[in-house]
Amino acid sequence: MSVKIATKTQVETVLDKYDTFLFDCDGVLWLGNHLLPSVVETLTLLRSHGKKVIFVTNNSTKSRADYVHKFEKFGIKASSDEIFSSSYATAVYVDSILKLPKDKKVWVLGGSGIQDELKLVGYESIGGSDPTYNKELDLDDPESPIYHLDPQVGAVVVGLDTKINYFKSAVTMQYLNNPEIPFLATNIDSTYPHKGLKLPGAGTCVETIACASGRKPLTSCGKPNPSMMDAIVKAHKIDRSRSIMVGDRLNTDMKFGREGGLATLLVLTGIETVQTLNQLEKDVQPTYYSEKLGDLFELLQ
Ligand SMILES: O=C(O)[C@H](O)[C@H](O)COP(=O)(O)O
Ligand SMILES: [Mg+2]
Repeated sequence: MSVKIATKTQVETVLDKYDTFLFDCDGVLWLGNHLLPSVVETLTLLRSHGKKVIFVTNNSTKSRADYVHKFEKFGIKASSDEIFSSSYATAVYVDSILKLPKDKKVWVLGGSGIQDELKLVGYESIGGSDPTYNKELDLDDPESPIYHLDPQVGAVVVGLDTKINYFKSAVTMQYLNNPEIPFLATNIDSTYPHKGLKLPGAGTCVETIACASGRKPLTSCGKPNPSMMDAIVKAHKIDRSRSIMVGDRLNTDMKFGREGGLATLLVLTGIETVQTLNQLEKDVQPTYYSEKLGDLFELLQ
């Protein structure tokens, strides 16, 4: 049974037991441009207790550098090496696991974050945030990119694209008609939390393409992929038994933490509710839950 963090003593126990705190972002720290209550205070408190804080987000629309700016705007100090985004995880996968030759390009259905991270590891990408594709597919135009696929494309990456349309989906599908071209997903979240709303997540873009192409992604690079956890553990030399993953989603954040050997804390400011928590089998329940992350700070006062 998950323990609800509702007292000062429970917060003190959490502070005693864990040295490293991994934070999901959407639905834990913020909802879009709205910072959640007492988040800055909680992060400051953890840092003042000498805790290591790491941010792990499946939102691929931004690069790590974009996230540093977003944190800054909220008055939170975070460095690039403390941030692990699915955009970064995907670029690392293309480079280190897929070992795509550097003269190959990547077709992206997703945001500029993926393209920026790919560029940092040496890949040119096309599609993505290119405004050429923000219009209807014109099959009567012989110059349409749908008739002029780039022969240098060697991989397709699909992530959250808030400007997804038929044109981009159709071009993505043409590349995937070639079985030699690997299909990667940044992440598979079905929904995205935003101030009282649940919106379609990256998984819906991935499923659109999977349905049309009849192919499944080779892998999804973000949470709960254990490679992302291995990369974090290696980069920060963390002790899994003294680390805790804080998130708002069961099938990404909580699974990622639990299967990675970390304790888990579910917050109810994003996707999940007490009802979804109560439906869980005992062995997959988070270690703790709380109404919001900021309770860690507020309960200590
Ligand atoms: O659809 C997506 O990409 C996700 O819902 C979303 O952005 C997840 O971000 P996280 O909660 O991991 O910060
Ligand atoms: Mg989240």
